[in-house]
Amino acid sequence: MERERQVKDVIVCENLQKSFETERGKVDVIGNVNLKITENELVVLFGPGQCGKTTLINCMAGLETATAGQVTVGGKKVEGPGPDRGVVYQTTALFPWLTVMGNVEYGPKSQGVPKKERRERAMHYIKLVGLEGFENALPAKLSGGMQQRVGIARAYCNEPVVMFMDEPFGHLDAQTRYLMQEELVRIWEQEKRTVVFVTNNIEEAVYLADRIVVMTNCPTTVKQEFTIDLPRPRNYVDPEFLRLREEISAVVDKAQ
Ligand SMILES: Nc1ncnc2c1ncn2[C@@H]1O[C@H](COP(=O)(O)OP(=O)(O)OP(=O)(O)O)[C@@H](O)[C@H]1O
Repeated sequence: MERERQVKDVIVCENLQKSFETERGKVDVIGNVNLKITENELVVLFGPGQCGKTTLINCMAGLETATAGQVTVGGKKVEGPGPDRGVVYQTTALFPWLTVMGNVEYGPKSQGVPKKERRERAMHYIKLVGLEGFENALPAKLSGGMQQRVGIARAYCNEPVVMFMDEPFGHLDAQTRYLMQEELVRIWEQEKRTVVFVTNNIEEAVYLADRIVVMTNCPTTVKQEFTIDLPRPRNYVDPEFLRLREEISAVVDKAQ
């Protein structure tokens, strides 16, 4: 039976295309993407460097406008950024003059959520990401991993329908990166959200994903999809983990 599931498609890309006009002419970055992402799914977009992954999530987030086709989130056509879509970047653009609390509560504060309610909500997410006790710290006092935790709490605090994560652990040292992968899975399992995560790191992709979407080179399109059924927490040296890693890497190498 086709798609007999209780799940619903939260993000739907239909014949999505994106080109940029540059001084050297038109650059086609997204070829023709058709993709459905279901509620509470953790999808990893994986593909060659510069293939267009960031451009794709920017189109889904409403930070770029599609040249053709469309994206819907929660059934509504994406026509610009909105609080239903949170983004966590590689370098978390925290406000340096605001404390951890100030950064996390920023979204609800700008939407006029009363102080008591937004403080409680922010505190909940600060605890969720493991930063209890650091509410009054300024970002400069925090390590890179802790700053990314603030970025995740800030995105959660807007209570978005979907969260886009664009290589959020790309700048971290290897040990902190492993720790943050574990932490992201713990956070997401505790409070499920629909997550679209971009990475160039195959190990990170297999560790995190419910489904890996392998993209082709630019202009990018979907090359192949892999459902990752391994139980969590995953083990980087489990034979099945290593087999999937090999299999998917081989597809990316031929992802033209
Ligand atoms: N505003 C823009 N104007 C012109 N070209 C752009 C623009 N934004 C992105 N591009 C081009 O689109 C291509 C894909 O870029 P994008 O950052 O989306 O890829 P990526 O897969 O996320 O890259 P990386 O692997 O480095 O993270 C690049 O060649 C880039 O130069």
